[in-house]
Parts: sequence; structure tokens; C-alpha cells
Amino acid sequence: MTAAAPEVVVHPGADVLAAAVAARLVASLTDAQAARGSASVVLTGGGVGTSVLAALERSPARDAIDWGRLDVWWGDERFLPSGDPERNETGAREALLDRVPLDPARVHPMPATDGPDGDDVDKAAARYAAELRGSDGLVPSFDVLLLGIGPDAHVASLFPGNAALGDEGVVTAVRDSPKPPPTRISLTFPVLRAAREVWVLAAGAGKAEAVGRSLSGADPAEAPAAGARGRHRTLFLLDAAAAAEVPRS
Ligand SMILES: O=C1O[C@H](COP(=O)(O)O)[C@@H](O)[C@H](O)[C@H]1O
Repeated sequence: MTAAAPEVVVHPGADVLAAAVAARLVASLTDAQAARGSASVVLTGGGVGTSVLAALERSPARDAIDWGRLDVWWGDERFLPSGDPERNETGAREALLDRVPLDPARVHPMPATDGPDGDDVDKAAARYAAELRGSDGLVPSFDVLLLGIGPDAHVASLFPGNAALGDEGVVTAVRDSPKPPPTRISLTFPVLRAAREVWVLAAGAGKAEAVGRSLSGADPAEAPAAGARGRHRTLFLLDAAAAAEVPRS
């Protein structure tokens, strides 16, 4: 599988970053719908990811997207009851998803602890893997996969040194996350890398070191964002503070 070398785009501040990523999403998803009939996006939780969805909700251009022909997936989820404010799904619904005419059958949240598998995170992860594989057994080739990045360079819920990093399956159950809550569900590296485009989003000085390491050849076991690459394109979309340690080359 090909892996596109990262390109870096820097915006002056977090608000401009969110608006610019929202505009990019409109263009990419409408292009995908024109080319293939439908589009797919993988959402991230976290500060910038949610700001991007809010910016998209505010944008008049949002209705260039045919919402009924968009598949929405998540890159990771905090394994909590549905509606919990800490769930990535809850933030995404509040910011955008409940305000646009999506086809509910094409919105694919990761399971919650009050779902059919209860608090069995392994079964919940296997359920999401089966949903991703669908009837043809193939994981979708996502058009755009959004990732936040933590100060420790984690992406999705793949944390440095965590056992889930080495999972070569489709969806992994994460235990002992250093960031609460400890139990999570995440797409694995092979699935992140199957996306056409991977966009890593970061704002603020607290992300600068993680971004710098991820673009300087760090081992993905130590800086997971260094291993997040799209097949056609990898973009690091940053504000100026988060870009402070991007290597010159
Ligand atoms: O816990 C998580 O954190 C990361 C980064 O979030 P941020 O608020 O520091 O930007 C996020 O990408 C991930 O989806 C989420 O579960």
C-alpha cells in the first residue's frame, strides 16, 4: 500500500484553521461525490476536530455536500454510555451531525457501553469491525480521515507504547489509555493507512513538540502520528503555534 509523504499547511490561528479545514472538507467531499457518487469521512474527537465540525455547520457552503450520500465513521471513541458528554460522537452530533440532513443509516458511531455488548469492549470493537467490513468484507477506502493529535503524539486512540498499537486487525479495544477514560475503541494503523487522504489537525503550542517529532522520522511506536499516512495524501493542517517545531525540510 502506498503512503503519501506529509505536506504541511499552516494557518495563523485556531479559528482560521477550523474554517479552512471546513472549506477543504466541502471541496474534497463534493469532489468525491461527483467522482464516485458518494463520499466517506472519518471523524476525530478533540478540540480542533469538533471546532472544524462547528465551522462546517456555520458555513453556507456546507450544503454543497449532498448529506444523504455521505458515510460518517469515527476513528476512535471513548467507551462510555451513549450521550455521555465525553464521547466523541456526542460532540460531533451537537456541533454538526444533528443539524444536517444525513441518512441515519450512513452514520456509524462506535458502540457505547449501553449497546448490545454492554461493557465488553472486545466484543464492541469486533462489532464495529464487522460494520466496517460490510457485506463485501472490505474495509471502506475512506475519502478523508481526520485525526487530532495529542501532546504525546497519539492519534485516534493509539497511544505511545500501548498494546493496541501493534494490533494488525481492523478495530482495536484500547485499555489503560493514559488519557481518560482508560477504555476506548480505535481504528488500527492498517485501517488509518487505507484512507485516501489523512488530515492531521493541530492547534496550540501544546501540540508543537508532538507535531515536530511526527514529521521528523520518529518511530510510530513512540509518536503514533508519525505512522498516520494516507494512500494519496497526508496533510498536517496546523495553526502557527502548533507548527513551531516543524522541521525546515
Ligand atoms: O482523546 C482524544 O484525544 C485526541 C486529541 O484531542 P485534543 O483535544 O487534544 O485535540 C483526539 O484526536 C481523539 O479523537 C480523542 O479521543
